[in-house]
Amino acid sequence: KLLKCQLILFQAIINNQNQWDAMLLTKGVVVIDVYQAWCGPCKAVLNLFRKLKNDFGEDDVLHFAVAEADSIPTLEPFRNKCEPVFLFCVNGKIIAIVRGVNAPLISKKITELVEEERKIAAGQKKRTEWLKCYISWCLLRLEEVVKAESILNICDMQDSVEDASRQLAFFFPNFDKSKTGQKAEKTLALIRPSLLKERRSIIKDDGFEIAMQKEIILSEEQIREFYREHVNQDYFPVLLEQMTSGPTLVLALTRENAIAHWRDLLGPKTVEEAKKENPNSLRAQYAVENIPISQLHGSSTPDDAQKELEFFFPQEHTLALIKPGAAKTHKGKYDIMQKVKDAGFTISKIKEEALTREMAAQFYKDHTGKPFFEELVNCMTEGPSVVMILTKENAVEEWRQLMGPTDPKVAKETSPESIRAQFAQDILCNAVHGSSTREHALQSIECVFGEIDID
Ligand SMILES: Nc1ncnc2c1ncn2[C@@H]1O[C@H](COP(=O)(O)OP(=O)(O)OP(=O)(O)O)[C@@H](O)[C@H]1O
Repeated sequence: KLLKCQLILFQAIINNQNQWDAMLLTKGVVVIDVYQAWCGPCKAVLNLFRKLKNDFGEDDVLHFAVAEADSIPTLEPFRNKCEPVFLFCVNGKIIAIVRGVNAPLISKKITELVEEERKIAAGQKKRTEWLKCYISWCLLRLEEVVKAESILNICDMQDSVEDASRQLAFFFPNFDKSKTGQKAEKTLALIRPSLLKERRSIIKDDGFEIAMQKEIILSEEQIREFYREHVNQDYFPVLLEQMTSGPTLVLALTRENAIAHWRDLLGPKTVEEAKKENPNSLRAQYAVENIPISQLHGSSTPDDAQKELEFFFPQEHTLALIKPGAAKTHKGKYDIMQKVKDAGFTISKIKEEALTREMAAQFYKDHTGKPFFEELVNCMTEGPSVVMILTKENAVEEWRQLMGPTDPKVAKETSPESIRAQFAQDILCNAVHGSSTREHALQSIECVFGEIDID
């Protein structure tokens, strides 16, 4: 409540797009703390802001606001982020961004902007911010952080869009690609049993990365399901016999334009056509003698790729929790969430909540009666936890791997990159929790989030 009062006195509260648009009409500099509902505005900068407001308050050039990213469409790029973001708006244009509670940088930026505004007001300087705006928005769209400051400094010296574009191309080589929509794409590739027996390494160094792979023996039922559009074709019995004759290697391949590129490499559909029309194609090169069916598959369209990838690598949800000890500091919390993101998980739901003793006991019901049970429940209820639903293929298992072994001493030895190796205090307060099975995950998700439709 106290914090809320301070905010009302001191920082304008922006909760929707209309309020955001109204804020843009403010003259002078507005420093906006962009926050997400689950974590609330940043308290760590309040004293700094108050001091700066005192220092620069007299000509009404400096203003502060807090804006909730979740409810303002313009701030969409900042949702699901795990660190505070401060935007700097001058005369209705966002011209700079600082990510993280970097007090010296925030202070420097505010001082510079206020001084610049004063010089402009006194006729000592011309306004050059249109170019900064252009670059800043490019940065926001790219969600880039690191070089924002250097670019914004450099752009003071630029005087044309060409200069700015050159700088952008230098710092962000992918910028143009992202504009033309050429981002990484995934396709599904199958290497069928007869070829797999002979040769496993046919994925050449052709710019593909293997995002996921598994070797499985498909059942007749799975093959009928996967190839349901082919079951009435005369070649289907041979295909079925082939596909059930041993393990198949299933790959999710990524690169730009992966679908078309993989299909180009494969060549014509049948072995006969491939040998005749494109003898260098993979299907021609890796044809297996006396087997009319080609040994390689690739998805045909983006829709097919999505369905096929989903078939072999279904998305799974797990419940992950940053325990109170690790959720105590912004840094601990954000560093762990950064690792979650870097590992490719989607955070489908997130909230900060203190578990009740009943919830903690339910989570750990298998440990009831163990000597550490009481202490465990105490540790889990000593403050707010960050509770997340994580979504990824094989999420339950992969989150457990990312957490690492229960005891951080073991984790440091065997999985030094794991979260517990890096963030756990001891075996009891070991930073994170994760469901142990899919079934457990569903129960825990329901216990914390109620009956929800995650997708
Ligand atoms: N010997 C122990 N001494 C103290 N605490 C323990 C001990 N063993 C387990 N714990 C605590 O109980 C929790 C649950 O234990 P479990 O064996 O299920 O570990 P886990 O599956 O690696 O962790 P979690 O279930 O929290 O994801 C551990 O995370 C840890 O906090």
